[in-house]
Amino acid sequence: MGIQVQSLGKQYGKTWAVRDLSFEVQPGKVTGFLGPNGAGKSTTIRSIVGLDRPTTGRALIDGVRYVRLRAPLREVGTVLDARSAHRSRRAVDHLRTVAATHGFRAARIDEVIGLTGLESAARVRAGKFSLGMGQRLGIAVALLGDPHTLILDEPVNGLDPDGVAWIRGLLSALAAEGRTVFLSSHLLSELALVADHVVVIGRGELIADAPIAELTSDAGRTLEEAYLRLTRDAVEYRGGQVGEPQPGAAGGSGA
Ligand SMILES: Nc1ncnc2c1ncn2[C@@H]1O[C@H](COP(=O)(O)OP(=O)(O)OP(=O)(O)O)[C@@H](O)[C@H]1O
Repeated sequence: MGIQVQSLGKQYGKTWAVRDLSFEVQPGKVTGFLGPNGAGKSTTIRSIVGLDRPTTGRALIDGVRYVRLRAPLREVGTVLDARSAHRSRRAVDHLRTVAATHGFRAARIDEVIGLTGLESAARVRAGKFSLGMGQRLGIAVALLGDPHTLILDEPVNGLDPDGVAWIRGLLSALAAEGRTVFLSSHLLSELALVADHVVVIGRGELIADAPIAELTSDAGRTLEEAYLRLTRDAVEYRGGQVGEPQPGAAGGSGA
């Protein structure tokens, strides 16, 4: 079923961070979520995982609101902040704590350490981790509950080339198992290597929802070139300031 974002709107004061946004994230694929700074990506992701209450519309995961999920970590793995582990805690102890508090089997800890290549860093305190190692630990936590859906905010950020190759293999394998994999990124060349499909938003509205191959097929354009053209066209078309309230503006379509 995947993720369904349906006419989602979120207003902060007079500003619509996201406005009438609709799209679906399909299971079995890696979907990238793109947009300029302030486009509304974090607001959308927070709404999907129940951290923000939408002003209008709704976001569903496999047909259910996140807050209604009975065992959220078994259904949805999220990495919203790669530095969320307690700095003085060793990686393996962080994983043990999460596993114990959520009733995950202890053997799963070694499995996720293996999946994320953290074997040699498992006994290192999280405060000594590089950003890339923090990403791996965040993903290890997200995978503990063996969830059907993964939502990752900027997971490629901080990864070295080996790390990018690793995450590409991991996310493709998870998608090939039929899981839904949704990740935001500003790193377009890395995202082009990792994702099959992209959703692009600007000013809180949908700009594109298409396979990467479709966006880049035109005269061998790179994802970066396609993205710049899409976001520039959207700005020229709509005019106005980012985040400016435009209650009558056309909503996202074409999901
Ligand atoms: N808690 C909040 N209170 C007020 N305004 C907010 C809040 N959160 C986000 N906004 C505003 O909503 C808009 C969208 O922000 P959001 O963080 O969702 O964008 P983003 O696409 O994730 O940006 P970035 O790429 O910079 O992380 C911005 O104009 C932002 O200033």
